[in-house]
Amino acid sequence: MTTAAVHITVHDLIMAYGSVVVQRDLNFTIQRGDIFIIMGGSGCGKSTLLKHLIGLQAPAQGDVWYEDRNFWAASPGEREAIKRRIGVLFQSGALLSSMTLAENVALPLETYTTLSPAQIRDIVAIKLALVGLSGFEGYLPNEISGGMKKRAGLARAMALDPDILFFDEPSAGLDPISSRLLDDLILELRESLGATVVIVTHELASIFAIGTNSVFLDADSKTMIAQGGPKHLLETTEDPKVRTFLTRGSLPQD
Ligand SMILES: Nc1ncnc2c1ncn2[C@@H]1O[C@H](COP(=O)(O)OP(=O)(O)OP(=O)(O)O)[C@@H](O)[C@H]1O
Repeated sequence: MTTAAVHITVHDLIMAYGSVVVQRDLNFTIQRGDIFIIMGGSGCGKSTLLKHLIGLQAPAQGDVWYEDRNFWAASPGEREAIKRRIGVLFQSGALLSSMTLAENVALPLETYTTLSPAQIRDIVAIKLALVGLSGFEGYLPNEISGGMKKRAGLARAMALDPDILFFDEPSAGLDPISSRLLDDLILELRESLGATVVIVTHELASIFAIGTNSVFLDADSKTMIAQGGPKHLLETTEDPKVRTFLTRGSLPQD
């Protein structure tokens, strides 16, 4: 069902809350190394799709494959193993406010590994350095800026060396410069770690700057109405909704 380069396959997925269907007939693949954008208007089901991909919500119908493993049909043990390879950065950064940045990043390592405190300290230092926060180990979340919080959240999401990183609205609450810096960091990490990245966002600047592939969810028809590289979509789409979405605000420079 999958080839070597395919990381995630979504097959005939129907998502619902009780009897209310949010999206149906979702079919797409995410390649290893993609920066894959989930886009669409407000309330179309982007966050719900993210929850299906990271194992927080089960499909009403259909499948999510991680390479050749069917996530929702797998045993609890297999599912746990897949989840261990997933890093998630939620919108808020979700740092624990009473813990220092080092303690926040150490938490998944303490919870899921048997590493010694010294080993954990070393890994925490490496992860914070990767996101440009060396020297901030002892700071509390409320002592740093919004952009730094996102980066600290990213360091924590990377603590267990995931091979896929999910971001829910990473630019939310950031000024344009911090948002741009976060995009650069995502690109750098993709290069250096070889990770796959999946991002829910409607920030056009980010979509065009870093997206290599995408899916567009439509709230009215309750299904996907476009997929492909964002720049390619902008040049080729004949769907008025997709075009309106992609040309809203500033156009890409190239
Ligand atoms: N826990 C829930 N129970 C019932 N309905 C829900 C629940 N969460 C979301 N919904 C509904 O499902 C639909 C999709 O919501 P979702 O949050 O996935 O959309 P979204 O595209 O991420 O929206 P936004 O861009 O506004 O964040 C919406 O109509 C929402 O009201």
